[in-house]
Amino acid sequence: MAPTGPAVVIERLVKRYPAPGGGVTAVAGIDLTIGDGEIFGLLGPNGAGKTTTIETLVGLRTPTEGTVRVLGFDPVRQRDEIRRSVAVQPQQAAVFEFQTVAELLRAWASFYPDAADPDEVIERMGLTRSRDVRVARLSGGQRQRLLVGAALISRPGLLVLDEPSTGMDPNAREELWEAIRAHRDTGGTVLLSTHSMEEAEELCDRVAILDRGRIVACGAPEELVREHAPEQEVLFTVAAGSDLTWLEEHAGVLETTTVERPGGGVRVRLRTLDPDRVLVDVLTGPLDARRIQTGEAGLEEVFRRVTGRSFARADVTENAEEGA
Ligand SMILES: Nc1ncnc2c1ncn2[C@@H]1O[C@H](COP(=O)(O)OP(=O)(O)OP(=O)(O)O)[C@@H](O)[C@H]1O
Repeated sequence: MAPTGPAVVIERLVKRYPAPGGGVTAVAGIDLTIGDGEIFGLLGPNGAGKTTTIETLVGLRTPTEGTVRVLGFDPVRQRDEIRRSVAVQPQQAAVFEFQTVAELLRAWASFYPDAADPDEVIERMGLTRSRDVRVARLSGGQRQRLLVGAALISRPGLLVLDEPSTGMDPNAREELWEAIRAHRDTGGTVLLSTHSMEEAEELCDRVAILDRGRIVACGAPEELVREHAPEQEVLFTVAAGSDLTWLEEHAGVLETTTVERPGGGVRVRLRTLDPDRVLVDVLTGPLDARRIQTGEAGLEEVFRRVTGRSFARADVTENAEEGA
């Protein structure tokens, strides 16, 4: 079903769960618009409110406050319309192990009057060489792409994926991303949740970074980095005990952090807006700097800047703080 406006519009969404001692505010007032034809990621640490938001969008939770529209429908009042036009990646149990990939997708297609062509879906999901392989014999990555393909058979206006690449090896993950991009390139809209910075940076056209039920930053990953963490990083290793005072006092260096390496030596990480000058000074200065690297900051640094905490430590225990 073709959406008539943005795929998703969320206004002032609040979701509280009852809990002993007053309740948990899982979503604390978010506004969000997801366009048609984009891969949009909800990125956040454990307990940030990603699953609650997604469950509210597909009608599994009722908002405590605020409104939600998906493809123009109210997920609470228009459940059937949502079920027909939003595909949530099906669970493992939904597939028959003894069928081949092509048989399974053809069977699935027979349930829908306007189903997608199973052969096209097979190609888009990168499963052409496995089309006659039984489901039981697929690798974990192939199976995951088959499940996404099965979700696409109904030509959904919105495809929703909750942590799609959890537990996958890097190759399988890259192939899944390729398949999701191929769907987007044919005009599909995808909403996914992830706690992987890499998945957000590599796959998503735009991301909303959630923390403690709030959106703390929203935009294209590269724009967020440019806005919140525009500096470059310069990394190098020096001998233990090296005097780094001159670096800390260097006009071009904004911040210096050091980590002792298990094999000896110290890994130095500098932040700078002038990497060329700092690099020249490091190379010609008194330090015997080795293994020199430069790079841009990523979403991890954006998270640290906007929340003041590191992503890895921002977990659910800090989140469940307030009463209803
Ligand atoms: N059914 C529920 N009852 C009470 N509290 C809940 C319920 N579901 C989630 N919560 C709480 O709401 C907060 C947000 O949880 P949610 O699952 O939406 O976060 P998340 O970002 O998806 O986390 P994760 O990555 O761990 O799945 C957490 O504090 C969680 O403990």
